[in-house]
Amino acid sequence: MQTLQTTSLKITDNQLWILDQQALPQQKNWLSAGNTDALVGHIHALRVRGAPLIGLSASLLLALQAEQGMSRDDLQDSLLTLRAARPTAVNLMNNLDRMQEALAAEDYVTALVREALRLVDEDRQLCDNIALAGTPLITAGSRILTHCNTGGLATAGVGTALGVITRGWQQGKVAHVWVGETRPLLQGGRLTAWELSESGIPCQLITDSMAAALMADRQVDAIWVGADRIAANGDVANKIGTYSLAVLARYHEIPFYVAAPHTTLDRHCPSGKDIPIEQRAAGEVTGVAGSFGAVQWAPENIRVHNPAFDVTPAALISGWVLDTGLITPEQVAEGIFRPQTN
Ligand SMILES: CSC[C@H]1O[C@H](OP(=O)(O)O)[C@H](O)[C@@H]1O
Repeated sequence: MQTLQTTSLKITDNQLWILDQQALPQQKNWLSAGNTDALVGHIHALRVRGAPLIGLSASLLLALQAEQGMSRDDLQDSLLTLRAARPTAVNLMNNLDRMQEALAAEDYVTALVREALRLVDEDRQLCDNIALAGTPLITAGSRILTHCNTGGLATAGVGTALGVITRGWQQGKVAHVWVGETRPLLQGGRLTAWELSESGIPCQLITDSMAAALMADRQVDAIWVGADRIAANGDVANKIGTYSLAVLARYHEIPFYVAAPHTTLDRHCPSGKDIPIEQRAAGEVTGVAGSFGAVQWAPENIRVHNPAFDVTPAALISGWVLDTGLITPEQVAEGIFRPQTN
């Protein structure tokens, strides 16, 4: 397969490499994702993370495995194993549905490689189109709060919500970005803070608990977040903490936008109640672990609740900014996200 490079994925010498997002920003370690179990391990540990990127990494590995002579049956097993790596972000399932179709082709090797590369190119273009749709919604001088990480690290392109913010800054419309650190895995404090700093975009890091006071002090003009799955009624699953920001935004009358590619839509998921929410290990909450080692602050054997995502009801969302354009609450209420009846 041709060499390929995104911010956090690359293919060289027919090998898939991933940028370890758990080690960033202190260390920029490229790790091999040479087989199904290795990639599943990287995805589950969030060394590979971000709804679009998870789907792209799985698709690229399958294509490489096909090129390297893996049998159709073993490719099918690999696809099913990859599909179960994380349950919430629907991009993984949607991408692998496309790869499943390619696997059915007579020349499935060519079909898998072609589809995996198409998905990467498509995601790059979707990110650009999301930014095109989103930047007109940014008023000049905006101070924008964002949560988790939705930049180039999480996609094949400029990002989703952070792509809108980045392009809005390039257009001179973003005055400041408030970066929610995003406990427990700190995607905001580590990854978004790094991406914005690298871009020279003015920002300040805050703890998640500081967001309410900033809004009360009228320091936030808009909130932009990503999505892991958008249900047919417009409910959105996103990183834990998103729902509380949406409630605060409504109370403080601050616009709350969700930015995502259409590949994050799940038209067959009736509502947020039907979205599977990934439950994660206690150790992520009782302490912290990274390339520096590990520290635990909570008592031994304390019981922990650690859902990786929450659901924001459509009623709290000002707009869904997709690659196809801005979708309004009225359009969602009319069923624009429901299954298309031809
Ligand atoms: C464009 S990434 C979308 C989404 O994925 C992140 O979750 P995770 O870091 O667990 O992969 C976060 O919810 C982002 O908003």
